[in-house]
Amino acid sequence: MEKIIVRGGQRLSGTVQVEGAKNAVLPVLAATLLASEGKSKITNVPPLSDVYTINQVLRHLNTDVEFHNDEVVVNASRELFVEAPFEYVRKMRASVLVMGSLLGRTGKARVALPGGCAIGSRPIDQHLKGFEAMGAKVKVGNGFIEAEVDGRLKGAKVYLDFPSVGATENIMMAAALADGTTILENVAKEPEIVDLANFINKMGGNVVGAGTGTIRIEGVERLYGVEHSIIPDRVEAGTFMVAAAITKGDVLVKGAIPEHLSSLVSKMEEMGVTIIDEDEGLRVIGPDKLKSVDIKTMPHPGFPTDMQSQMMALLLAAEGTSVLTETVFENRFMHVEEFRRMGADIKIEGRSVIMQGPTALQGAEVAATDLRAAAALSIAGLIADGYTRVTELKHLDRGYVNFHQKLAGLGADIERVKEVEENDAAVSEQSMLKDA
Ligand SMILES: CC(=O)N[C@H]1[C@@H](OP(=O)(O)OP(=O)(O)OC[C@H]2O[C@@H](n3ccc(=O)[nH]c3=O)[C@H](O)[C@@H]2O)O[C@H](CO)[C@@H](O)[C@@H]1O
Ligand SMILES: C=C(OP(=O)(O)O)C(=O)O
Repeated sequence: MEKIIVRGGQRLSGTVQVEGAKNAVLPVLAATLLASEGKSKITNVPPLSDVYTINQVLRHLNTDVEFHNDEVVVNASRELFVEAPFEYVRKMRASVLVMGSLLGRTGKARVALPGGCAIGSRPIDQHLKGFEAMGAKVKVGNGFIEAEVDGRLKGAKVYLDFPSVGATENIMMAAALADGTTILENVAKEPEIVDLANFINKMGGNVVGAGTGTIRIEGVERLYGVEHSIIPDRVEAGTFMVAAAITKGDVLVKGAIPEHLSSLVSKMEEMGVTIIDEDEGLRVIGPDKLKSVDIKTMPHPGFPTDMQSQMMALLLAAEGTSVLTETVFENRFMHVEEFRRMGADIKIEGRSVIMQGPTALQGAEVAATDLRAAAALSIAGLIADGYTRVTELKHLDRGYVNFHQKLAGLGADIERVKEVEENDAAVSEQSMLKDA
């Protein structure tokens, strides 16, 4: 088992480069299944465990997938198999995103039921509602969801009860090869939706309105492999912005796109953080004193739930009372218990947490409860007194590339060690204490 060990007290400075977005590359790779001719070349791909998992899913579906440097080349021109088994879906819920492409391309998809995860029950009823509206028969049984249509899916009007990111993407992929026009209403507006629509359009598809509340998809008969570069990861960018601010640092987050980060930028500015829009990205300068604010997570362009736990770390350092409300997932406060282990005074009231700051955080052993919590706890460790040890790093590796090296490059006192090396770290800590 590996853990991150971080010693608080260093001010971050310098430049950090943002990778391609996890939440854009996963649907785009799922959409490569739509191409029955030619190869898709996807660039700016981050080497995350989730990317390796989706590549495995694609290979299992009878495609050829090569991943070198930051490029994934997919050849999906052979006849596809249609089943995504539990071994993959269990590792990564986003495996369910192959369902729309498979259904559009072959008329059939069988995907293991994703089940819940640490942040909530996460049903996929809205995805299935879309497939059914397009004529698919959906059956759930024996741990699988099976969707099938006689011939081609038919374009339909679909209204989502909630602007679900995954449902918008899955239905958009299915509709790309459907017969006729699909009008999708109350859809998600995230930048990753726009990236997927751009990819489908390059492949020969006809998607209009991505990034707004209504998307219109004119189905085509065939799509072709093309080259596409993934947008920068706004959540990774936001994570480093928070790390810079909490340490009173001065960091240029290269690749951060201001329009993708407007809610975070506004809230951080309200807290007293200086954010400068530079040619290469966003420069973040932390103030001596952070001000408390209230935040509510919402679908884009609202404040992203994927930044909630990192923001919790920042609010703990702010003066006064802050209220942080989670409206997107019903159970995304598992990290609160871990922050409490670091001395945080946090009350949970329903879907909100109330924090009284500034908290003098203490280093402690804490477990990452999901990928963003892994980052948030490490960030809290940057200002905690003494050593913070963050375990369960399999979550971190789903969403961050070289996380500790990037922070170390900015001046953080941080390392990642295997359990066996922990003793050595403990010995050096002891000798440091003795020397002090
Ligand atoms: C791979 C990926 O892109 N993951 C992101 C995606 O997840 P994901 O696509 O799973 O998130 P959704 O937008 O679908 O889910 C949001 C909410 O809607 C609910 N829901 C969703 C679908 C459905 O059919 N029925 C239903 O009730 C979910 O349980 C959740 O409470 O968007 C989330 C919300 O921005 C982000 O936190 C995730 O990082
Ligand atoms: C919740 C997240 O991702 P996923 O939907 O892949 O679990 C996330 O990226 O924070």
